Amino acid sequence: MAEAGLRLDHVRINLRGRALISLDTLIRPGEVTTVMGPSGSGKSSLLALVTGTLAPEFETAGQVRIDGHDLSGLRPEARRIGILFQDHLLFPHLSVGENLAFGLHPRIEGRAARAARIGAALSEVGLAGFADRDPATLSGGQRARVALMRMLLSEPRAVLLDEPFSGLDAALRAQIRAQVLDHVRQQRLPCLMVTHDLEDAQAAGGPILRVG
Ligand SMILES: Nc1ncnc2c1ncn2[C@@H]1O[C@H](COP(=O)(O)OP(=O)(O)OP(=O)(O)O)[C@@H](O)[C@H]1O
Repeated sequence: MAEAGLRLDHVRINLRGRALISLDTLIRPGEVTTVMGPSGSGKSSLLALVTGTLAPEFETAGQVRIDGHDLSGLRPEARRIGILFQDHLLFPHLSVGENLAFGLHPRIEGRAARAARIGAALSEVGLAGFADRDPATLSGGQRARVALMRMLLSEPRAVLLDEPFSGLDAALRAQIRAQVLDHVRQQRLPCLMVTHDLEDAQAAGGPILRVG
């Protein structure tokens, strides 16, 4: 049977002959592994390797697999990796609902079914009735929740977190972090988180890998 989870199999990333990252690990479904390290140590590059968007000047070795399937031949959009960033990256010219529709898996067909799924996703994070809002009118925490649901609606096979809680104040940070981690665990998604914050790493409850 194929190994379940996100496998970084002897992954190495070098830049112009300089070793950046070297990792060998398995992240099981529902588990969050945290990567910590100084600025410039290659953490974002590691995430880019997983999503298939690493710039060609990086030299890489090893394999990334999800549930036993090697990702190397797949285009970024075919990899089905969900990612959350610090600045949430909602499309500013689209409403909240349209942002969520963008994430929604194409398997869900029909205007009514899609609207219902979006409404349910908003309710799940306490944002019922927000579909027509302009993202610019939301608070940081509300934007983070919309970004979380947009990511989950795409039905990813694995989740990457790139400092997604950094822009939030302490109380909100803990709340959003708990919400994101709960969803990842409930949906049994393997999750790789990059953070500078030890509290994030501890809250994740999984292995902490130090790089750099
Ligand atoms: N597109 C690129 N082309 C060339 N070099 C790059 C590119 N992107 C990043 N780098 C370099 O690669 C190295 C690793 O960068 P990376 O962003 O992965 O580090 P990081 O650990 O995520 O840093 P931070 O914590 O500051 O976000 C740095 O030296 C950076 O300058």
